[in-house]
Formats: sequence, structure tokens, C-alpha cells
Amino acid sequence: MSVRVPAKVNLQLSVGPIRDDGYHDLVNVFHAVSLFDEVTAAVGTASGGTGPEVAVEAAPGARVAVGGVPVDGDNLAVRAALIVADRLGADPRVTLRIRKAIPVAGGMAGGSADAAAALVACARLWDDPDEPRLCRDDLMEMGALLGSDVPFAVLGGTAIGVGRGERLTPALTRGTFHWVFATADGGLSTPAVYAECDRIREADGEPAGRPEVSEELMTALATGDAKALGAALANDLEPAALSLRPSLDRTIEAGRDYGAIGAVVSGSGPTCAFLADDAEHAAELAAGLDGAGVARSVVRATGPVPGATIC
Ligand SMILES: C[C@@](CO)(OP(=O)(O)O)[C@H](O)COP(=O)(O)OP(=O)(O)OC[C@H]1O[C@@H](n2ccc(N)nc2=O)[C@H](O)[C@@H]1O
Ligand SMILES: Nc1ncnc2c1ncn2[C@@H]1O[C@H](COP(=O)(O)OP(=O)(O)O)[C@@H](O)[C@H]1O
Repeated sequence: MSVRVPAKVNLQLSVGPIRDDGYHDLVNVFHAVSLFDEVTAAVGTASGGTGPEVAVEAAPGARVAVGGVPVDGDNLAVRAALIVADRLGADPRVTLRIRKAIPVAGGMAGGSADAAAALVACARLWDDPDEPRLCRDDLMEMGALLGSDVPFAVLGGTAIGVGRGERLTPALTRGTFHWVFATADGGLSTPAVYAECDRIREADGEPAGRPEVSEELMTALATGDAKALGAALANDLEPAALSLRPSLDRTIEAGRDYGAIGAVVSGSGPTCAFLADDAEHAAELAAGLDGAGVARSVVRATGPVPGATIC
């Protein structure tokens, strides 16, 4: 059972004040792009242990450093498999193989994507095909137990996330947008970036306001206006990511110099996202960024694309 699952970029990430539970209230506009991890689930394990086993590798041709991905019970895909087994009363001995093209700790929700893929794969493996007990909404609910970004990786497309980002409403979009992503050496820790955002706000004496959906962004999406979308991209975590990784400033500038119509750090970073007018412009932009030597790798993708899908 193989499932393909997309990365995300945040078109708008508005971060409200920190809550009592340590999370921040968000308006998080997710957009799924055509950079995919693949998770394969097969019944049984080689070691004969009591739970899931996992192996992780870079997808063919992908320059992803998989060293930081846990291959034990901390792997989000393993935790996802255990949740599905528990819900369906299934034998949790399953072998998961993850092929990663999504950068690790890159702000593109690769771990969440793998969790979503494992939820979909294990549900298909263990659920009753004639009378399934789990629907997509159930899997999204189970995903929220694993992380704020997991429900979106199940859903895909473009969606507005509120709460900690897990409560989703699909957004109306028209056409296809063309993106170029500049990945970085080494990741950034999501909790550390949120903490840096709080620290900067406190130091500047600028408390967080209530996050609100950008009307400019929604109109740009609904009309398929790439230039307006580029102008509306906004990420409250960007100053924090730049503070923790000052070299990203040069990456963003290089993208602008090569004609990107929008440039933003993706989520908690350090991947930078650049919007192009069309496929041809994206190819030129990618070549320019590659030559500038400001990224570990430069990848093109389009969005929106569907969420976790059985291959
Ligand atoms: C920043 C975003 C933007 O989409 O993603 P990444 O860029 O890391 O992929 C998300 O908010 C990350 O979501 P996810 O990676 O699922 O985080 P979780 O496991 O739920 O939380 C990890 C930690 O991030 C912080 N966190 C997360 C979500 C949120 N609304 N407020 C927070 O403060 C908390 O410190 C939390 O302990
Ligand atoms: N299947 C997985 N793939 C990647 N990272 C994972 C996975 N499971 C757990 N992790 C952990 O989650 C952390 C964040 O990873 P990731 O989701 O790739 O980044 P981000 O939150 O920046 O989008 C990693 O550093 C790793 O320790």
C-alpha cells in the first residue's frame, strides 16, 4: 500500500498571542505543492517485534538529508500507524518505508506529511473495504492528535487553518501557481522559531493582535492572479527565522533579484518559497537561484495539489 503526500507552503501565517497550552492561535493559509514524500505500508515486520518498523531514505534524485529523521517510535508515521491500529483493533506490526523528497525540518511539513500518508495507508490496509469505519474526516481528526499541520496533509489543496492550524476550511482557488523552493543546509526547530517570534515581539513592545484572514490573499486565490498572490504572501514567523538564520536574507534577496513575484520563508523555515508568473518564468528563476549558490538545492513545484493519495 503506497501513498503519495505533498509538502505545504504557508501563503499567510498570522500568529496570535501564545495560549495557555503553549500553542499560538493562527490564521494559517496552507497550500499543497507538488513535492511529494511516498510512504509504503506492508503487513508484518522483519524483526517480529510488537509494533511498527520504519525505514527512511531519500527519494531517487532528491537531495534530502534524512539523517535527522527518527527511525523509532518518535517517527510521526509510526505514531500514526499505532493510532490507526488502536482505533481499528488491528495488529500494529507493519513495515513502513518512507521515501523523502520534502526537506527535513524545512518548514514544509514533511513529518506531518508522512504521518498523514501513514494514516491513509494503514486505514486502507486494516479497515473493512466493504464497510469502512474510518472516513477522511476521521483521519484528519486523528491527525490533529499528532500535530497541528497533519490534518492539512490529509486534505491538501489550499485551506485556511485556525485554532493551532488544525481546524480547516478549504479555500476557493483558480488555476495553478508556479513555485520555486530554495532549501537550506540544516533545519530550524519549529518550537524555537515560535519562541523567537515571541521574544522579538516582547523586545519590540509589540504584542500580537488577533489574526485575521487576508482579503487580498483570498481574492488573489479565487481569481488565479499570481501577481496579486505574490504581493499578499505574509509570514509572521519570517523575522524569527531570519533572526535565527541570518543567511536567509541573502536567499530571499536573490529570489527577488531574479524576478520572483513573491518571496517568503515557508512556515518556520529555513526553506524559502518564490512565486513565478508561469512555468517558463519558474524555470528561469530556478536556474538563477541555482547559479547564485544561496541554497542547498532548488526545486520547482506547482500548487494546489491533492492531499495524501493512494498510488
Ligand atoms: C510553523 C508551522 C506552520 O504551518 O509548520 P512548519 O513550518 O514547522 O512545518 C506549524 O504551525 C507547526 O505545526 P506542527 O509542525 O504540526 O507543530 P506541532 O507539532 O503541532 O507543534 C510543535 C510546536 O510548535 C509550536 N506551535 C505549533 C503550532 C501552533 N499553532 N503554535 C505553536 O506555538 C509549539 O511550541 C509546539 O509545541
Ligand atoms: N517522518 C518524519 N519525517 C521528518 N521528520 C520527522 C518525521 N517524524 C518525526 N520527525 C521529526 O520532526 C522534526 C520536524 O520535521 P519536519 O516535519 O520535516 O519539519 P517542519 O516542522 O519544519 O516542517 C524533525 O526534525 C524530526 O525530528
